[in-house]
Amino acid sequence: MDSSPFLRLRGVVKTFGSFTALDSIDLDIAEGEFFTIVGPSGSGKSTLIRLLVGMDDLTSGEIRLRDQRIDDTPANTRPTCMVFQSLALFPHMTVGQNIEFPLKLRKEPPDGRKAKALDLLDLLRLPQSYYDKRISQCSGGEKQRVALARALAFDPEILFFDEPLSALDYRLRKTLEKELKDLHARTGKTFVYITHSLEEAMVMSDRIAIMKEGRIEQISEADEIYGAPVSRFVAEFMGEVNLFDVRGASGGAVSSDVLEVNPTVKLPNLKEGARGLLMVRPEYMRFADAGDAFDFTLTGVLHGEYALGSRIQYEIDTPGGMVTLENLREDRRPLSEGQEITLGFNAENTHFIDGAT
Ligand SMILES: Nc1ncnc2c1ncn2[C@@H]1O[C@H](COP(=O)(O)OP(=O)(O)OP(=O)(O)O)[C@@H](O)[C@H]1O
Repeated sequence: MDSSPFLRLRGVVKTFGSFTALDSIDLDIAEGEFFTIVGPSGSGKSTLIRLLVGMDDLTSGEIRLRDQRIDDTPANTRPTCMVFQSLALFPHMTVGQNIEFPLKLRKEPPDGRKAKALDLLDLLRLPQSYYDKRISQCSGGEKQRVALARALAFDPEILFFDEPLSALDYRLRKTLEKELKDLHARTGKTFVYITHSLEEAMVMSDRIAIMKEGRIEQISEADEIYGAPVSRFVAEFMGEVNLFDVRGASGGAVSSDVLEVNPTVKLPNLKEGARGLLMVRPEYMRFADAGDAFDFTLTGVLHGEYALGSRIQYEIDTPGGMVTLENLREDRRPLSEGQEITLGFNAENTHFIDGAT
């Protein structure tokens, strides 16, 4: 991956009347990157994509592609392309005619067009016999693949995706997530993707930006954003999480009103007097049995048990709030609601969020 700035946003602002939908966005996306923007509804994801593809004007700021300003270039001459959530295929045409549409616009000769369309069918792992099939006879997943083939026929510098999988059922979505990641690797194109779904973002992306109220809260690789969120918002957005108020005591020691802390435990980035949240994901929370030694323990009562396919989630009501522990199904325990339970976890599986409350 080339790390020089490929797509660069500086101070991008978008207002609608007195409402600020995007508030001074700075962003660098590298060439060939799979970059995903996640955030709750209304955080500004679609607005940002609309500015990037030229469907809407910036209020202020600039967008550069290979150091050239593109924010005042009309959408149809930007070297980009978008895969719409609603597909926007021509239903009365064949698969081949749909894929060839951009090539026809570019006035490529028919033989060359067909050869390219067949190559794109191969790339998207659709049988070449689909060339003559009508769009209306394709399944939802096949239509998505045709839409992607057509987008690739534009040969864009960047492909933008606005929640392309959100309308599909779970199994198909899971298949297409992997196919998209694979397609990204095979084409080497820059993919900019927006989604509500943390899981989708985690499976596919090189880096993820989390948006909140028109601002970017954190940009990092998926693992880091999951394991080392900068705020309560990011921690909670990136899946189930347990958060405990802690304070820094002398020499990196940890002080807490709700956790029993092994006095020898030190957190390297916890300064004396600092306050914040100690995060531990449910998969690192353990049942503390007699004789077990943990850096942190707390006791509560079992509130509920939930089967999540291959995993089991337990909710335990503790003085520090509801705590979630996740086990593999094979490690399921015979527990009953209301039973007293001691939980434990270790410092190496925690992350301290400085200043967060
Ligand atoms: N044309 C518009 N006029 C006024 N407000 C708008 C307009 N477009 C978007 N907004 C507002 O800007 C904010 C961001 O909207 P946007 O569609 O970018 O959010 P989003 O993160 O994509 O949400 P979702 O996930 O629900 O699609 C919202 O509060 C929305 O109501």
